[in-house]
Amino acid sequence: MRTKDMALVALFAALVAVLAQVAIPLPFSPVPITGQVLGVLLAGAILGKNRGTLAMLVYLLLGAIGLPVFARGGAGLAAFAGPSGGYLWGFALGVYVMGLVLERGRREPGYGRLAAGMLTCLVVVYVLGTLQLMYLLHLNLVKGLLLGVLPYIPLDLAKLVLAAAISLQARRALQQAGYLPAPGRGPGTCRPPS
Ligand SMILES: O=C(O)CCCC[C@@H]1SC[C@@H]2NC(=O)N[C@@H]21
Repeated sequence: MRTKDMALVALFAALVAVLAQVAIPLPFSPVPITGQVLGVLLAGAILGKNRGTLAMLVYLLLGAIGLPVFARGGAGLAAFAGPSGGYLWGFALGVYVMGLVLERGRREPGYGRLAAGMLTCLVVVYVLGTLQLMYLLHLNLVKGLLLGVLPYIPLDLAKLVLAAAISLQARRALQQAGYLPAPGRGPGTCRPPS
């Protein structure tokens, strides 16, 4: 892995850690609204499958060893087994699956494919997060969806729109700066968007 790749991976792991501190508690749920999703979507869209997933794994590792990088300064292995632990696992798997979606086309992803990849990522995050929440709080599916998914959808969709707009610009800038392969040089990036 090149130094530039490592710098990007570290940068996005740090970005998610910072955005995790932007947290709005919900009185009816142990899982807050957080800025993490914005960072997670940006990591997947800008870095792609391998580097994006690595950035998420580095982020999770930093939390696991005790750095307060999770929502509201959370840290430690216990966080993975807690009510929002499923979302944490979901960040890594979600970014990986988003990368698969983004790499499917032969062209540089445009808004449509970015949105599809990001929506897929969100679904993965919600599924893992809600399953763990249902298990820990003994919720049925309806209550799980009411507690684990519905309250987050509006702001997560706003984060998705913001992330799509930022990532298209950022990808171009990073390609020009040599941090990302130019269109046509990397997997799934054959031609610029039409
Ligand atoms: O403890 C953590 O650090 C994980 C918090 C997970 C918050 C989830 S991510 C999906 C959904 N959208 C939000 O804004 N909050 C929840």
